Amino acid sequence: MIRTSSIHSEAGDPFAAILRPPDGETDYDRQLRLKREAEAKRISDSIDDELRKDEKRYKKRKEDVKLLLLGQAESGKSTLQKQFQLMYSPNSLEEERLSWRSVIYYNIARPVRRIFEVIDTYGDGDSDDDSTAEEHQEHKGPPSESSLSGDQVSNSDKQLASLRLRLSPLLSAESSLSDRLSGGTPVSGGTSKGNLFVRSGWQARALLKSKFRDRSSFTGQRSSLENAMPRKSEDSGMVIGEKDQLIEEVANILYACQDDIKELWDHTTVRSLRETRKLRLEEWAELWVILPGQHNSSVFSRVCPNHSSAIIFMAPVSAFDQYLEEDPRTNRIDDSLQLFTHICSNQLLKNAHLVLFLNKTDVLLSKLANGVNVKKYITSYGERPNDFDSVVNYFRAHFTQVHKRNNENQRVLYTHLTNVVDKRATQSIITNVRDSIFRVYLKSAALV
Ligand SMILES: Nc1nc2c(ncn2[C@@H]2O[C@H](COP(=O)(O)OP(=O)(O)OP(=O)(O)O)[C@@H](O)[C@H]2O)c(=O)[nH]1
Repeated sequence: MIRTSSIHSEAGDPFAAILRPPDGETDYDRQLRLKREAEAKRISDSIDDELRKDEKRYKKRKEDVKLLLLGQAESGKSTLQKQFQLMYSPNSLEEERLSWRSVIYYNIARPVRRIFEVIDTYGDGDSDDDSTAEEHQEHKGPPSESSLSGDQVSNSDKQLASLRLRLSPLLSAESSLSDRLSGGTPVSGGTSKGNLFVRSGWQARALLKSKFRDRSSFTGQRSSLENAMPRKSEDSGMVIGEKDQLIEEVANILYACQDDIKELWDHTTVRSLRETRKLRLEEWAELWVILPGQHNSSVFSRVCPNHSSAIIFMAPVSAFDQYLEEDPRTNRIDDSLQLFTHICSNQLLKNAHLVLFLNKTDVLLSKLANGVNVKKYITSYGERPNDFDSVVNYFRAHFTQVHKRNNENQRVLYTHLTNVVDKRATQSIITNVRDSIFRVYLKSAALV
């Protein structure tokens, strides 16, 4: 930028005239001018410094490798992502841990609501109403109130009414938690169990909300605790570790309600419903976290990777005896192969480094050890031996074939047999994958 010291002395320099001290400059004016010039130089130097840093950042960004984890549902993407986090960014897992409190609390509050819903259904005395299929699937008659005397029934009703009242804060909390986890999207039950389906990014959202201090607690009011805190504008960040008001309130409610929850669980009516298997709480407590569109080719048409991208495609080889929930005629291995075909042939991804994880090999091993026969599900497997090596080689050959048929760029396919639950083995594979990616880029850089 501007170099004041040398310019003064250079004859013919257009800046020299501008920067020359004015005629008759007093000592005081000279001091001011020198101060201004020093300040201008300081600013100029700091701009130069920023530009140099920007250049470095830009270069580094160009060297970064973007990694895409792709594969059908339940193939192990999230598990592998956790292994990456454990290896390269363990702090991010610690931050994420906080967000799991919402999930755990939701999984406690949700079944309480469901118990009351089922009680209401049977309380109507109409077993053929239009309540959920699951509740009626195994219904063999009304619960035991029918066998109780009138007094007992009214006592039981009173107890339940009182419990409902005492547990009402927890029921409100459940709605707030559900709101938070679904990002305000109404809960759309994928099944009659009423599971909450959460879009990807819920953890970030949960963290963000807690960071920006959730003003809308489930009571709908600012708590005294919150009122006592100085308000911050929405764009001011919050330090992690600052208390999440909603979560703290739910924790208090759960603590206060613990005996009522136990009482509800042990109540004659609820026990009877449990015994007749109408209340399968272990299923209701499940909260599912999904990546939207994971089974949709748009998931990869949205990404526009540059030359420095790598794809890890996860194919669960243990899934040979499973079928898609949304299409029970499609074998999951077959589905995985179709997805892999799309990825190999996708023009946007054609320059990405390609790595295939034949995952869940431990599950495959145990299925084979338990005598599950591959040819029963994959007829083309024929009379090949039903052992691990033969099965894995058979599946690997199919994936390799798909890759060969869709490989106009002559890229290499790196294949690994994985069990991504196994931390040590997976981390060694990750290192291996990282090295192979860098080898390829170094090679292509040398060629360029
Ligand atoms: N035994 C075993 N379990 C695995 C392996 N990989 C994943 N799992 C389990 O399989 C289930 C699904 O794994 P996720 O990592 O959630 O799969 P995902 O691909 O992210 O699933 P979606 O979110 O549905 O797309 C989890 O219960 C994992 O613990 C593996 O190699 N071996």
